[in-house]
Amino acid sequence: MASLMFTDCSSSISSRLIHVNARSSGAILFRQHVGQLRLRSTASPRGCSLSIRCSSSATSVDGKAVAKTIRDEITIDVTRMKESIGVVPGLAVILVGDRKDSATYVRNKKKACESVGIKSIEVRLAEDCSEEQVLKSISCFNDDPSVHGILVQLPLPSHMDEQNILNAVSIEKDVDGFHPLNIGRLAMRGREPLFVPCTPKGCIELLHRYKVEIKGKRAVVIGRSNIVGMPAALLLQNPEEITREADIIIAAVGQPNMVRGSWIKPGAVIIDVGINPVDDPNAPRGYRLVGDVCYEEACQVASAITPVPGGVGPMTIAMLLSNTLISAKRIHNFE
Ligand SMILES: NC(=O)C1=CN([C@@H]2O[C@H](COP(=O)(O)OP(=O)(O)OC[C@H]3O[C@@H](n4cnc5c(N)ncnc54)[C@H](OP(=O)(O)O)[C@@H]3O)[C@@H](O)[C@H]2O)C=CC1
Ligand SMILES: Nc1nc(=O)c2c([nH]1)NC[C@@H]1CN(c3ccc(C(=O)N[C@@H](CCC(=O)O)C(=O)O)cc3)C=[N+]21
Repeated sequence: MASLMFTDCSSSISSRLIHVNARSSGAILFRQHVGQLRLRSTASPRGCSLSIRCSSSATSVDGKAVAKTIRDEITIDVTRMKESIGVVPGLAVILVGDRKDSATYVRNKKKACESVGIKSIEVRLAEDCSEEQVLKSISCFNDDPSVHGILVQLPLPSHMDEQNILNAVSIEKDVDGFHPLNIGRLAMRGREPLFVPCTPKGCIELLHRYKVEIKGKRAVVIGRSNIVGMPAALLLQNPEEITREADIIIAAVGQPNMVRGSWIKPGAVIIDVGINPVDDPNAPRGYRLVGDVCYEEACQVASAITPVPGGVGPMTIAMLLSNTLISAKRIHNFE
């Protein structure tokens, strides 16, 4: 799984950048929280710890701790729902092939479901199975009333049409928020998606819980994938310069340590989505995970930063649980 990449911040990558403008889906995600946020970039929620990996001023944003708080909140609701209407939220996960990283993610999602009382169902299909088989599983889960959320683990084997498969998931059960109708609604003003994709939702939730004001701030999203990046974002030429103007930076490029300390405006808040394995013979697994942002440099300049691991990753899973609960509540008309 590990790729040979730089293990420190010394390699620079010439790059392109996506700027969040007022019409991007990033801005629309932000819109949902505008008004609830207060400007206090140094504030941190209960239970937040300062990172011992970082001897400077930036608050280390503890995604692991916030995710735990959210799981506790979800557990209460799941229990209440079961006791009052006898419904247990259910999540179905479809895993195609045997990529080790995907298997690990799926296992973690399953464990997270168990920890909050959500029922999880897993379907494993062979790498060389047909697209029809995947579509058949999806269709079964679409019709199964005990399933409120359906997740097809990505990436899919290359012989499959990802769009075709994501289109097949019922939008009411699309807890990943990857169905084109849900993404389309997210990108449009005045239309609410049924689900917001878990990773961006987790990023915004972190800003929210750490009381970082979004309104009136300049934000930059680096990366433009369907999953994390911005459908309406603009491709720009000079990432360093624009990043330097940002008060909030969301990095989702999948390039280890690409964002250097010199790119960051003093006091900026950084959400690092990147999960990049780098070879490390001293690590138990032979590799370790680093983010897209050079953490050691960034924490000298930023006011708050999410570490990798322990930042956005646990939040993505917590948001998946949250979306599954939302789905069960919506389907059963439970407040
Ligand atoms: N923490 C979490 O919960 C999650 C973490 N991740 C991690 O986040 C990272 C991004 O994931 P994902 O969006 O799925 O990845 P993709 O590879 O699908 O997208 C990466 C995006 O970054 C752009 N990009 C790549 N290199 C550069 C560069 N040098 N300069 C500017 N833009 C660049 C690509 O541009 P182009 O469109 O031109 O190719 C693309 O839009 C990965 O490390 C992944 O492992 C992903 C999901 C969840
Ligand atoms: N349909 C689909 N939905 C996804 O949401 C989806 C996907 N496919 N494919 C892959 C990406 C990646 N992703 C992560 C989730 C959690 C962590 C996570 O919890 N990371 C831990 C570290 C884990 C470790 O140590 O290996 C952390 O950052 O602390 C990471 C990455 C979800 N994805």
